Amino acid sequence: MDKRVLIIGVGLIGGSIALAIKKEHPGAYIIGYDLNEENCRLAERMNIIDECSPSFEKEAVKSDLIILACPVEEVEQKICQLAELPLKPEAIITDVGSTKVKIMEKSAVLRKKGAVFIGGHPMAGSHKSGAGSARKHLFENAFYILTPAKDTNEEIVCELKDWLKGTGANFVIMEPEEHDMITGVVSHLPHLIAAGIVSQVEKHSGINERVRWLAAGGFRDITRIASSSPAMWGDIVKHNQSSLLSLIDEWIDEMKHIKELVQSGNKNNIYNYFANAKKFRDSLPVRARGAIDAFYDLYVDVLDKPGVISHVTTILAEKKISLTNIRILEAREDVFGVLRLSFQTEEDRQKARDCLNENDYETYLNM
Ligand SMILES: NC(=O)C1=CN([C@@H]2O[C@H](COP(=O)(O)OP(=O)(O)OC[C@H]3O[C@@H](n4cnc5c(N)ncnc54)[C@H](O)[C@@H]3O)[C@@H](O)[C@H]2O)C=CC1
Ligand SMILES: O=C(O)C(=O)Cc1ccc(O)cc1
Repeated sequence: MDKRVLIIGVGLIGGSIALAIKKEHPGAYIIGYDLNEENCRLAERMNIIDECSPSFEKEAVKSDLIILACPVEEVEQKICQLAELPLKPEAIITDVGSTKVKIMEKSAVLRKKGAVFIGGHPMAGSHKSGAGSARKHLFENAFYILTPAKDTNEEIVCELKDWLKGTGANFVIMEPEEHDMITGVVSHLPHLIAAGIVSQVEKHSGINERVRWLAAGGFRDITRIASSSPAMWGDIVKHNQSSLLSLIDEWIDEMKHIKELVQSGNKNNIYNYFANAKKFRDSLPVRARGAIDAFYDLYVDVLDKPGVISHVTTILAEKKISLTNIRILEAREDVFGVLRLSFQTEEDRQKARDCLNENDYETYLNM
């Protein structure tokens, strides 16, 4: 008999996981449940899930795999609710939440009842949300962290990996504490800093409206993640409070050091600070994709004149490169606009970049 999968929270991540499961397990019947019914119906219409259910309780007791893909505080709540239900004894329950310590602690209630809970966190995503943004390639080559409890049978972990193999991700087993410290430093703290920078610019834009016009380029690059879901990030910050508090103290020390450098006016030391940051950043692996370029977007500077979009799309069509999306972003100056082209794969993006460059278009991977 075909297996049943229940996804609780059919947003960007839940929807992308559903698509990845369907790819490798076409016989699986995927049911979605979402507090936002409209979002769930959209997922059904887009064939991301087979069916949208109004009751997760009714579905959970029949499911072989249950994936909690809602914000992390809701994950905790759902774990408690699932623990009250007569789940199938062989069912696997997992989550995709960005924090792991509190979720693994909470999951003890499920394990006490004999159920299997394996924590999970696919380390890729985007600032976009909702089922409409789901992509089956979202997690390709990304790390997918699993945090099984100490007494979880290795065969069951392999079973979960098999369910998730369509993600194309690389699975890594980790302790929840190590997970929260690492994601704190590479993801959660940068998120707070991005929001902080935006907040500072907003204050300045209240004083001088030209600040808004000039907030482009590098500012947009390092603050893209500030456009993510505030509900999701509010939960993450609350969950990872203790790691974040110590990381914020370290960050304040780092800023003090930067202030001293600026105050000293010592060109050599300032140069070394930047050079060291560049050296480390340039050494970071690009093949093991992080979250940043999850949608294979390519930005193209275009002259703001009629016919330019059809020129770009004709160049791509001639090379048989499929576009998944095209959008005109705000004009940079009077004469320039920026097109954002989205592709299904890294290969398509690179091919597009090469042929656009050959046609004298300036392209960028980030904006
Ligand atoms: N956005 C990202 O890039 C990544 C997010 N995550 C984690 O994945 C989880 C989901 O995030 P996204 O898919 O980005 O958010 P999303 O906002 O796209 O989707 C979350 C969905 O959960 C639903 N939901 C909220 N509370 C619910 C509840 N009690 N019961 C049922 N549905 C509920 C919402 O209506 C929404 O449709 C979060 O825990 C987040 O920490 C993990 C990796 C990357
Ligand atoms: O948009 C981005 O680049 C992200 O950082 C996405 C992201 C958000 C939360 C995670 O737990 C993992 C990845």
